[in-house]
Amino acid sequence: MNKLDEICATKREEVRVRKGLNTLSDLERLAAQASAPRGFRDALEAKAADGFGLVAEIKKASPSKGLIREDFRPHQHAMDYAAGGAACLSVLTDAPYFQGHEDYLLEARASCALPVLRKDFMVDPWQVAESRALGADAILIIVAALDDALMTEIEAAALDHGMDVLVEVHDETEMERAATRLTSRLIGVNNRDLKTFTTDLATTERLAALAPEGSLLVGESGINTHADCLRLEQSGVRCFLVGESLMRQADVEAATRTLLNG
Ligand SMILES: O=C(O)c1ccccc1NCC(=O)[C@H](O)[C@H](O)COP(=O)(O)O
Repeated sequence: MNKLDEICATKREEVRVRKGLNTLSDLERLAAQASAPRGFRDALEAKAADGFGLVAEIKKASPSKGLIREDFRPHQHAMDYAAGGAACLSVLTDAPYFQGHEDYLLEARASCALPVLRKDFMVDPWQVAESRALGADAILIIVAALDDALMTEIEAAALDHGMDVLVEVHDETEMERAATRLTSRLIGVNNRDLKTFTTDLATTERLAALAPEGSLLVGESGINTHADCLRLEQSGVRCFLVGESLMRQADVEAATRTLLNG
């Protein structure tokens, strides 16, 4: 079993238990009371029109690297990312593999005006209502993790809630499935191979040209420097999702500014 399959199997079990604690109708009621979604795609597009659009990730740990940041403070990181010029935030909420938590999303979103992606492994439409109830403005669909029917259902639930969907692909087949089965045109190309954990920016370079018409592309993972952003810009990619390289810096605000502006 590869790591993604393992994470998704764990997530399905977690969701089964959580569903017993919160019914869909409870969550729908909370989602209806949540503050209106902040436009995630719009915010990225606006920044990318005049520079680079950054989705800055609040990431404590990962399966590939273990603990990334000891003094983990979502409230402070959110403010630093916003002050440094990020367009949006991504907050990992998965606990078993990323040491994430739903509270980190609540904390980060309350600390700034940026739209927030709930970065988790969506395996059930129930999680979409849960995400909106938490205040998330966007969710992630990992094409490799879902069959066509389920990813379509999860996308429809997110769109019904007024949320944006970041559709993540890693190869040509997944790009084709995203183009033909989904309507969201916010496409993230993950440079990380989830079987080996190696990252290669050439993945974004290779797949960028295959994105469906009207897509806003986001290069994800393994982006460390302004030079990396300039490299991907050559392939028409002006938006980036960056976690580890920013989270490892003492001065997150300055590092964000340097990543974006050189
Ligand atoms: O980060 C990992 O090790 C990882 C392992 C297995 C599945 C997903 C994983 N990461 C999720 C992400 O998408 C990244 O956190 C995100 O793209 C940022 O990547 P990076 O800038 O390299 O931290």
